[in-house]
Amino acid sequence: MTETSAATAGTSAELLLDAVSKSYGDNLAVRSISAEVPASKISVIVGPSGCGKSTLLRIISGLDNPTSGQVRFEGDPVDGVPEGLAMVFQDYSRSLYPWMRVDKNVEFPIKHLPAKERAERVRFAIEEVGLTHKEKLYPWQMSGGMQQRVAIARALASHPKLLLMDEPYASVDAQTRADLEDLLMRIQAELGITVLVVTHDIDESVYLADRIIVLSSPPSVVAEVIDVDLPRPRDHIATKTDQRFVEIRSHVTRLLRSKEPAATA
Ligand SMILES: Nc1ncnc2c1ncn2[C@@H]1O[C@H](COP(=O)(O)OP(=O)(O)OP(=O)(O)O)[C@@H](O)[C@H]1O
Repeated sequence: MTETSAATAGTSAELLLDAVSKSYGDNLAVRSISAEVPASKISVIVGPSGCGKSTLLRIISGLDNPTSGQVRFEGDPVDGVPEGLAMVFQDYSRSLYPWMRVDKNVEFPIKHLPAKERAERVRFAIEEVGLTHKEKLYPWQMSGGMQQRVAIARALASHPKLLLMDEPYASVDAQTRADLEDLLMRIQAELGITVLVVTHDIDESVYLADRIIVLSSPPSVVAEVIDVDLPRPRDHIATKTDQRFVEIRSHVTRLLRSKEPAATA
């Protein structure tokens, strides 16, 4: 494990959070968050409930503005939803259209493209998530895990450079969650996408991440940035019994349980 100090400007980070703060009235939700999300890696934001993880994702995706500070994506300030960004949410039942079959749901965000390219992207994305031959089902005919695969396929169809995922597996059972974690790592390795996942699950953060950004309790700051040096490909049994995994998980757990105020980044 390498502990990295919070972000400094002028690096090759895909995404840069520079002293991002957000207040809702008198409620200071996040306080001066600085961090780098490296290109073509999986980064995970982990933190206790209410520490501002979803708030940060909304700011990163351009759906909300910081009260102060700045987000830069590929060097440019984010002031609206950037080109090349896709999002997957926890609640697949609300992100998929129940009246559309799988292929139409996946195609929806790329409707502006020519028909041939659309068809090719839909086919590829559905194959990537292992749903070939399920194209003509409706979401309500599928399990929760399958629906979340559809949501991931829809994100992939837009050929994102940056994939943001907000608690993507919080609504599925443990086995499905494990399968979807492996699916994400395989896709990321194949396509080289930059992925940023928000979770409150410590095991998941260590298992998935090249980099973990640990947030403190509110008003949140970056408690620590941890570069995870576990080898890839990872495996639920071998990786999770690796002494390094256990060490990093314990370290993150201690950080999240600490009542000490974290140093301002
Ligand atoms: N639109 C909003 N208006 C007012 N306050 C908000 C809004 N969104 C978030 N907050 C407040 O900001 C703080 C952080 O909320 P946020 O949902 O970002 O945390 P979180 O870490 O994602 O929480 P959880 O893990 O429980 O989902 C909370 O105090 C919340 O009440």
